[in-house]
Amino acid sequence: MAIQSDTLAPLPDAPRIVAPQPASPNEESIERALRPRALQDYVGQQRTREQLEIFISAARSRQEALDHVLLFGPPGLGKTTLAHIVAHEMGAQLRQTSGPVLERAGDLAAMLTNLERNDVLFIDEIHRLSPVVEEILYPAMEDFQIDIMIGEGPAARSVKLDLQPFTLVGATTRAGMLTNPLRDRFGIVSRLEFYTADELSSIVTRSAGLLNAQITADGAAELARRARGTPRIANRLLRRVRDYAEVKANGVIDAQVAHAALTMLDVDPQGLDLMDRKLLEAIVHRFDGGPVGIDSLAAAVGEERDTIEDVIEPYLIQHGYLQRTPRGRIATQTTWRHLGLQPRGAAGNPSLF
Ligand SMILES: Nc1ncnc2c1ncn2[C@@H]1O[C@H](COP(=O)(O)OP(=O)(O)OP(=O)(O)O)[C@@H](O)[C@H]1O
Ligand SMILES: [Mg+2]
Repeated sequence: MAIQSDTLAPLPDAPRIVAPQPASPNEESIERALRPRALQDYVGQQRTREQLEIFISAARSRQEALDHVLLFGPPGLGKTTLAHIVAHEMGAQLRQTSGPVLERAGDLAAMLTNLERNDVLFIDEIHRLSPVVEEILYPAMEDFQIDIMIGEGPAARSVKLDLQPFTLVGATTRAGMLTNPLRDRFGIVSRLEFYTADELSSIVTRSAGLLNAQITADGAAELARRARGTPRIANRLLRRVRDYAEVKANGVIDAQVAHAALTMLDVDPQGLDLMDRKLLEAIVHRFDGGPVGIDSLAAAVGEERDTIEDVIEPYLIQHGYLQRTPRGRIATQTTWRHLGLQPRGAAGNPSLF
């Protein structure tokens, strides 16, 4: 497969190679192929894995449905993957839907009444359920029952229906947006964490095996370092670097090939891309390191304010490149150094470092 030369200069609206969201439906189907199916192949997230191992094996030996599971954490860390694994480990079927898709109470009622004993119902983006749909979920989760209205007007009456025992697995990137009554009904609540470079290395190595790509340990480590703690990004970088290795090298991804390919893709050794650097450079060069208000910054780099706040900033803040203060954004000393500059204080004084 050839590398397109236009990857050298990304189009303004080209999806970012380090975006944590899936880039396209095509990528989603590749992801499905790379998903581990068993809990023991799920790398990292040790606490979550240990908990699930115990609860799943207990539920299985009692032949009961597993308690409801809430998974939260940033995009691309493996929530959907884990939902599938739960069903697989329980030897149950997985039924999948999502908050925004369930528009009417009847949509959810239909899914619930079709569940078989101990099935897993996976609701993605569960923070986006409408209140009427959520109401149906409460008794369903608690007592495996739903109340549905039959008929209209004065003749309408409410009927209770029994459901098969089931496990609800809910996933959300925004745990804070869940209502308390909903959150309280989950017996198992797990927060997924960003992955370490070592964990990402083993994910990349495993994926390379599945994709029939040859990768050295150094090559995997190089990719892992730049993947922003996120398996989805690691797998995406792997696919692009594999193309490069096939065309420009002998097909083997070693550290050098990985480095050359990622440099071509403008992903630097810390995993920052052009957009990240543009933002950091604007703060340093145009606002003397800050503080600068988000709106001025948005105007300076020509991005929507929301894009900056939701997509670009979180990783930069988390990794100490940027501080968000009431007076505005400030570039940290890490940023100055990253851009090859002598760190300076926000006021423009030469620092002691
Ligand atoms: N622990 C893991 N071990 C191996 N591969 C993983 C792991 N977690 C995630 N992946 C891989 O990363 C990709 C993205 O994972 P997944 O779709 O489960 O993320 P998500 O948390 O559901 O993201 P979103 O919030 O966008 O729905 C999948 O292809 C999966 O193979
Ligand atoms: Mg998902």
